[in-house]
Amino acid sequence: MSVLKAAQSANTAFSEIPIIDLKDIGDPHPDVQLALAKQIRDACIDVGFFYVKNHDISEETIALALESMKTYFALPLETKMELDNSKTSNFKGFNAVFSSNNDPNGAGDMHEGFEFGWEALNDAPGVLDTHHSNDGAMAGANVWPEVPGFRDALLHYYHGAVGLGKNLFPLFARALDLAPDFFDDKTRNSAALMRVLHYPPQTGPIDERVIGIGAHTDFECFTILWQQPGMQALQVRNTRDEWVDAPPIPGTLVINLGDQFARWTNDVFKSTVHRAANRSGAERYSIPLFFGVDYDVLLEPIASCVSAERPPRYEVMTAGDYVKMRLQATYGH
Ligand SMILES: O=C(O)CCC(=O)C(=O)O
Ligand SMILES: [Fe+2]
Repeated sequence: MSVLKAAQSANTAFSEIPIIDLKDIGDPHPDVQLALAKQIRDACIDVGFFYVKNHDISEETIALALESMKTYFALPLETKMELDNSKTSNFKGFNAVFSSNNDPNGAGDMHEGFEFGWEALNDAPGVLDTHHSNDGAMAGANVWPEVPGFRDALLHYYHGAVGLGKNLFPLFARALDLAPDFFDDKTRNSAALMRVLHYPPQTGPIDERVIGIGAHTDFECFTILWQQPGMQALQVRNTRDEWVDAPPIPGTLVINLGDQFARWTNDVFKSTVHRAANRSGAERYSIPLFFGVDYDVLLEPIASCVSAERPPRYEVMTAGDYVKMRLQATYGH
């Protein structure tokens, strides 16, 4: 069945989020790859969210990143504010609680975060290498706090997640009836932004407009999300406007599609609205990595997703201009 035909019979009133096992992702047999791509296609057309297991990022890498982010967020606010993202190019660095607002109807996001982009582990901190030569509107180096081991632990996780993302792109391509290498020349420079997030517990009367992260869609092709085990916070909205819980499942990561993929696929792939609220009574941490195409690449609709009945829905622009525009709207500067 063509991808457009499959999209016509989409079941977007989902009540649960599928789990996809990646254990055979390295098996080159076409039947194996097609079976995986079929699961991905269904998840992308119906839900826009899925879990992956056997994702190959080690528990140790995750534990080290978590330990480092806990140390970092425990620093005094004024120390963290030295690297406030309004002082850095392109929103790198720290954002304080309530400094972002993901939901235009909300009153601010009740989380603090730290953001950075591609950097080789062996380079000196904050060095821009050839990966960044075409970053255009998104050009700018990372900044790092003086927390021993922080950069190393986070970059280790970053490179693990980028490796996973690179392995997923061929499956997304197959799911769209494209050659598996379709995204290769569009993802050479790993335009992936990673954030570490800390959600203080919410106490007192509940105001729906003030939650951990307000209802939003992500900006890039897809997000790879690690969430703190044992704490329900993330929710995903289906087309019946029901919030479906996306609890952490041990040994898995969440993959959710973002608006770059909605643009590439003319909305065949769903960039699904989601939010998170920490009502657990304890601190919550999460790590999203937003994987987009290179910043100089034009977000043009893929031919298999356009027809006379489904003309292109979005204005074409570069990935860099698009991400920058969305970041400016989120942070208001
Ligand atoms: O913390 C979470 O579970 C979700 C984070 C998120 O949606 C985001 O950062 O875009
Ligand atoms: Fe998100």
